[in-house]
Amino acid sequence: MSRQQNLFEDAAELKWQRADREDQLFAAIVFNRPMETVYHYLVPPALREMIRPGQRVQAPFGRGDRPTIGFCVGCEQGPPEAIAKRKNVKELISILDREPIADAKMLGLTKWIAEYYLCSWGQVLHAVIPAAVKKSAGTRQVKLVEIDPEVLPNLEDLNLPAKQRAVIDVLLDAGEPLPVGEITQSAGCGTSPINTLLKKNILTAIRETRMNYEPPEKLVAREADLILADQQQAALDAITHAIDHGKTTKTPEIEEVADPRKIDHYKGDQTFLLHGVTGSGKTEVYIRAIRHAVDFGRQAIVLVPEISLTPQTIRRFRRRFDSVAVLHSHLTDSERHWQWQQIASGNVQVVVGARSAIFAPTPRLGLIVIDEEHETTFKQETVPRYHAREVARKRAAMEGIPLVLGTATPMLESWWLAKQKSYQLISMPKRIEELPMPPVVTVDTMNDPLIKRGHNIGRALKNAIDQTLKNDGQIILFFNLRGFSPVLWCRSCGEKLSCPHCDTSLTWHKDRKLCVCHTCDYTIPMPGQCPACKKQGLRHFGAGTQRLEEEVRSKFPGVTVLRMDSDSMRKPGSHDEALERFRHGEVSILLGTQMIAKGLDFPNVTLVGVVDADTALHQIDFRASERTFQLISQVAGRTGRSSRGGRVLVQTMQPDAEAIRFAAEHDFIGFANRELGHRLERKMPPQAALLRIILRAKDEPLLDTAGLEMVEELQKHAETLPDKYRILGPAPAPLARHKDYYRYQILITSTSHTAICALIEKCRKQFDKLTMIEYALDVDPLQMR
Ligand SMILES: Nc1ncnc2c1ncn2[C@@H]1O[C@H](COP(=O)(O)OP(=O)(O)OP(=O)(O)O)[C@@H](O)[C@H]1O
Ligand SMILES: [Zn+2]
Repeated sequence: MSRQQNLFEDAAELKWQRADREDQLFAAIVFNRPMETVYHYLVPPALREMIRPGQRVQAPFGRGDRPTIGFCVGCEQGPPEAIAKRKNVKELISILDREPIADAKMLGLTKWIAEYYLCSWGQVLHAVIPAAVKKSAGTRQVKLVEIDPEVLPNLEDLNLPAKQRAVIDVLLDAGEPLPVGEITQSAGCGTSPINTLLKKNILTAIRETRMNYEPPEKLVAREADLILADQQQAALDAITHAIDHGKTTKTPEIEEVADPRKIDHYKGDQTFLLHGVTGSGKTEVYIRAIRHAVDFGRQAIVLVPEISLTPQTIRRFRRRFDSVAVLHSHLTDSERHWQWQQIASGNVQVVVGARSAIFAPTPRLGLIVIDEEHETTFKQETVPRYHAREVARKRAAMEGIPLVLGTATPMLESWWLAKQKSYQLISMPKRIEELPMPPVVTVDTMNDPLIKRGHNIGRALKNAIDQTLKNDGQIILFFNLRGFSPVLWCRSCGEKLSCPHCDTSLTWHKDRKLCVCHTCDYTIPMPGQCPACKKQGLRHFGAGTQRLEEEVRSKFPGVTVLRMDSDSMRKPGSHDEALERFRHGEVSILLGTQMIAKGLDFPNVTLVGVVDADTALHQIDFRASERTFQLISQVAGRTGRSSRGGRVLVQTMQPDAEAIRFAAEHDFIGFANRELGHRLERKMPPQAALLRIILRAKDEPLLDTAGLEMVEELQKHAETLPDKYRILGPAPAPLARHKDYYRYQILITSTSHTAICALIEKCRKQFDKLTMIEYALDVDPLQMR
């Protein structure tokens, strides 16, 4: 063969192949791997009619082309750009879901999350669709039999034996396909007549997926609407106006969300910041706004910080709506799958859940509410590290619906956006029935004789408790440290007992007789001798809730005390039970961690004691002051909620700290203005965008080198970009060692999220070459440890 002829033949074949490929179907697939790439596969003819975006598929992937599960995110006729030149395109192996488990909206939303939070689309999809849904938990395949529709008109012409005739009659009576077992029972026969009819093609068999789970019937006493106070009515009017406005404008098509930077252009005119003081009646506003949306045949999602801590709120929703789905962490797989299906089919009016409920597959969403929007639990601390509020903003914008963020202590991020008019601010400055805010007194513990002697309850607080008990009032004592004492040390050598895997000291848990690491849960019994010098006599130092409980019991003998922290509330339902006992007055003193600071609404609580306001202040975190302000304001808000009144005592060594001073005055705006000033000075959020890179490795020198390389790379590219950047680190993270890994951090601030993305895009390839270490990108980080 001459060379020329050879060339000619190649060209001809290529042309012919190309024409063929124009007809072929290609699927875009993303995998649960930390890679941004979307891969394209050829859809074999057998799967052509079945494949749809949102289904999971199996495709050859990675070394050795191992069958790997991925999500189909799109289908295209003819080869897509990315692979147009490639000769051999791999084929899909199989499709795993009959129906898509992510709809177009979910695909759009997850794509946006991947882009905004700098992670992979495949990872996001994998994370946000519950495992119970992926494995169709609680379903079974049933075989049903029906009369072949073609035979139906000629049934009378068939001369069938009696048993077969009986089978036909049963099916005719039912008028719908039936399971074999049901037919044999009704017709009083065995399976053989059915099999014969199937063979004769008079009957046909079909398969159907059925749910095993049947929810127990729950009867809930209904409750009438309250008459709204003026400020509640005004808040409601603002929100319903937005809903009505959204109703007339067509729900927008799910736009391409290719550009995550769109977040910077949010009009935000439909995001409301409902700033209402504690006890101002925010929940009633949510309920009435949701009712408005439900009346238009729409659904609502309500996010709460932690489901187990909000039994009161959930009950209120259940009493006011026909169908409320509560998504909590104790659902079995079957229940979760059932709930998901119910929500997807539009049978649920209100979905209440923690952060992941923002992904509930409501078909016609009308409103999203986030209660206590300042809470840190709305941020996920593993990949994808999303904040439910940002996802809610995006979802609300995509669906053209309002978002309501409610709190007494807005996060500065939200307050800033309200000041910028990106959010519409609604204020409810008064408590229900114009009840006054409780007076807050700060007690300087430096001068307290009891505290000096090692007590946790100082003289003023003790007197206040005595008096409250005398008046039959109830008391909440807030102390944000669990365990008996946070430090164990050796009297002889002064060494502290530390976790061998982390950079933390072990906390003594007297109830379980164990020393526990609060970051990795490592536990040991109390050692008989000091591990360092081998002498006897370890001492514990400082106090946690368990020690406080002992002190309260000994100071107030005969008084019922209840401790609420994550140790005493392990069992599902124990919060609810504890709070009910408190509500019914069986308990006089409720003490605990931040668990008791949220949302509780008990009219008889006339004293709140903050045992140590300083614990949160000492965290290495630029939000330490903000957190302290929030905690004190929230816990103070638990009292004075009825005409019985109430007061608050705050024990602190820093009565002049801004967070404490402003919280004592119930002055959020004063605090926010002051704190915004500090943030501006320090070029920290909310006026700057922040990215935290966390690096970890088991070898510290290696980590140090990798950190320096990363910073060098960042600096090199930062100089070439138009925006200004500040790059801090590498430095050991506040939690410098965790589970045997050393941890370093790099902080990057700039004017916008867009600017930060641009910089990371430039460095990403180089970062990924650092294979000896692991790194994580945390966009808008909340946890700084
Ligand atoms: N219009 C009303 N008339 C009478 N009582 C009301 C009204 N609205 C709310 N309440 C009652 O006032 C109390 C406080 O309301 P709610 O718990 O909604 O306050 P909140 O603003 O969410 O407070 P917090 O931020 O402290 O959780 C509840 O007992 C509620 O039933
Ligand atoms: Zn540990």
